[in-house]
Amino acid sequence: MNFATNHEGQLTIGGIAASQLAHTFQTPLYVYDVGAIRHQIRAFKQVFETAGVAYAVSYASKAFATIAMYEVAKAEAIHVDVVSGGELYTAQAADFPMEKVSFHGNNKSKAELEQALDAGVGTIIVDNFHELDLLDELLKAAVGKQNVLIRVAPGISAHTHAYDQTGQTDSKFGFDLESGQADEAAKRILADDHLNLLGIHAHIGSQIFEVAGFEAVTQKLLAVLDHWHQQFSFTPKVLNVGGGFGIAYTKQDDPLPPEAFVQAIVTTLKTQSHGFNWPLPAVWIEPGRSIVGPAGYSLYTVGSRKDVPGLRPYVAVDGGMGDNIRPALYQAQYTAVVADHPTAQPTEHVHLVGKYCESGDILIDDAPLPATQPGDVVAVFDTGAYGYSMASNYNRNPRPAVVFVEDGQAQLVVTRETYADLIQHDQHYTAPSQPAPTSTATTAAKK
Ligand SMILES: Cc1ncc(COP(=O)(O)O)c(C=O)c1O
Ligand SMILES: N[C@@H](CCCC[NH3+])C(=O)O
Repeated sequence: MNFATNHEGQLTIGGIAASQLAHTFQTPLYVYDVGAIRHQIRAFKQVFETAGVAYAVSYASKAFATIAMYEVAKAEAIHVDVVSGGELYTAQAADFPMEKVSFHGNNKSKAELEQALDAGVGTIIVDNFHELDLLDELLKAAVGKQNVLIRVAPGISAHTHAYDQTGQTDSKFGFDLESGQADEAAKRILADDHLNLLGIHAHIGSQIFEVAGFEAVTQKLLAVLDHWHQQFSFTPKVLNVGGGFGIAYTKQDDPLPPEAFVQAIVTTLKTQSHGFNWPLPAVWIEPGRSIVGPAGYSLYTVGSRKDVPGLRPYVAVDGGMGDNIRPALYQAQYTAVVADHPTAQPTEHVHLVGKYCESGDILIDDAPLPATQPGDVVAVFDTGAYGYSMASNYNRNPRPAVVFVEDGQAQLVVTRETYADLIQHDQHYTAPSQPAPTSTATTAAKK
């Protein structure tokens, strides 16, 4: 794995020793190298700019949605997509420009759509007919038109974990293409006085390593847009191919650089649009993991150890499935080092486990590590996407703090939850003053 060290050989993040960050902010801790986030965003932009293709890089904020992250996205002048009223609320709190927000979701509630319309989000990515009914109702009295994209299930499934596949026909997301539902949606939107159809959207899945799926989806969506052009005299403005570009979590993973996926999409756009008598649409991409994943580190402190003769030892840290559910949920693999000796030769293979009351609370099932002592800081790499954003309070453990580091400066951007936070929504229970009927009385009454 690529990582930076200082002259003492310690792991550094954004110019600061990881163990120093752990000491200052305590563990478990999420740390982001903000320079790495900016670098990836700019690399995506560069591909489009070099190719001369109009574009939007729309950060899929479900990967990591905090006020500070929306502020970085704002400073980098990109778009974001949100999938809930809560993500939208966070973007609003960050004063993110609403015209650059796309609102996703397969079951947006009326209240969420109302919130999106009131906020003035740039684009609603319409997923189904129920949502169109809700929009009709909410926009009845509106002046002006709401921009929308139609999300389709393109019938292309990516080679990735089953839970990370979204583009296949048998999916809860988007209008079905083959049965004509997507055409029906286009017709309905084009006839609607309150909706302005910009184009089409599809997302084929997440943690994808091959460009073939993106080439296929680009080609397919272009064909659908051309069909809509012929059929409905519609001039498409936007072709949104979603996100899903894979990253390396272990030495065994060998993904292409994320920009290579964009290059393949742009090349397909150029080669497959010959003969269209409508101008090239802007290409929108929605990367989440590839922007924040490699920029994020989880820092833990080693505690107990269990040695069983003949078996792999268990080394426990002070976090686990509450701050990173991905190993338990997807059998996701990660790589860890001891923060002060990241290049030390491993001397043993251990189960790196958490502190949660579950046998499945395993962060890394087979972690090659040098000998560790209680108090050592362990860093797990590439945890920036779907780690903090999927964190829970299981076992009533407070969620970790999040620190942003850039140019040698560290800033706390999410404070660590306290025990008081954990009970803030709890209410005391007062039993009703009338005693409940006894079970014998209930049985008798039924007879
Ligand atoms: C519609 C949509 N766009 C973008 C993404 C981001 O995917 P990733 O984080 O893999 O880039 C997702 C998540 O898979 C998604 O569902
Ligand atoms: N949460 C998933 C990715 C799902 C993306 C949502 N469409 C992960 O951690 O890999």
